[in-house]
Amino acid sequence: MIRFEGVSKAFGATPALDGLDLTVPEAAFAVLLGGSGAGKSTALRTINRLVEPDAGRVLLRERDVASEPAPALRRRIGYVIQGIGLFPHWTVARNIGAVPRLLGWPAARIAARVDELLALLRLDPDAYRDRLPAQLSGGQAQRVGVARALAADPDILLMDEPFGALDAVTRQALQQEMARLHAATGKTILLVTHDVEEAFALATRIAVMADGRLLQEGPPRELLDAPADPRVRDLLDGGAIGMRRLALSQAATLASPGGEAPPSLPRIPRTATARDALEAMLAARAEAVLLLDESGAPAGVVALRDLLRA
Ligand SMILES: Nc1ncnc2c1ncn2[C@@H]1O[C@H](COP(=O)(O)OP(=O)(O)OP(=O)(O)O)[C@@H](O)[C@H]1O
Repeated sequence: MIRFEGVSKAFGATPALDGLDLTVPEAAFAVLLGGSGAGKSTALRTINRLVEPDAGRVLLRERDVASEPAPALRRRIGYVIQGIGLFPHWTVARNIGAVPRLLGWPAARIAARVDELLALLRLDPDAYRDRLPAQLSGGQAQRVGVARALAADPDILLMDEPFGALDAVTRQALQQEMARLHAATGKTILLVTHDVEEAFALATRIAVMADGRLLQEGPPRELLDAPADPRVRDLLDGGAIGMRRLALSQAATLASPGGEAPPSLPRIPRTATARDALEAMLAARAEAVLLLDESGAPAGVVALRDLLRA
């Protein structure tokens, strides 16, 4: 768990954080969302003490981060930034093994960990461990950055606009990778972005910031249904509240048994979202879709009007 208690920070006359109160629960994939200059990066950096607050405190698992020397603290915290900053003259393996080496792990354990992480990030260890960063695509380099941040099995992972420099397709692939990784590891992740789509694709909880303060925090659906502040509504809307709501709903929760569904209906997996269901209906110009379970057997029908209940 990460807790900000009344954290303030000014750079000269510019207030970046103004009494930030925020709790990030254990194992959450939390997204700090807000416009430029809202204070998101500054908030993130108070956790690993790249920024020291003027007032207030930051607790990591109930312990004040200021009570520990910064280098030791940082070894317990994974940190991924845009452009990652891999050491250019080090191989991928050496980059990933940097923190374990600092911690004095034996070489064999480091080598095994490097291969394990490359495989976790879907990079073939034999093909990639000896490459230099210049021999990687942007997306591959970012995967190596994530692997490096996870190397010493940190308590939490901080990510500051990690996919900002990537093209849309690579960004989406890495977002899916991070969602899978979060589910697989159960790590607490705090990710900063100004991209609302990214926030909704990843977050189990969203914290909306403006002017160095928290406007609202909660599960994505709660923010959509009950925005606590007009600025939250404006930020989340973008003309797409209805579509976002569909994307957060499972099609199966809206289905009826279907009985004798016409064979012409488009078919989608039972695990699809209500947004997927709408997309399938529009693509096929049909007024309903048939859900299929894992074995391909019919598992219910969702009609166009059912989507109004999402
Ligand atoms: N090292 C610094 N020196 C001076 N001013 C800073 C510094 N870091 C941040 N600021 C200022 O603090 C305010 C908050 O910045 P911060 O980077 O935390 O916002 P942000 O929400 O992450 O914005 P962005 O999405 O544009 O990165 C801004 O006005 C910024 O100019």
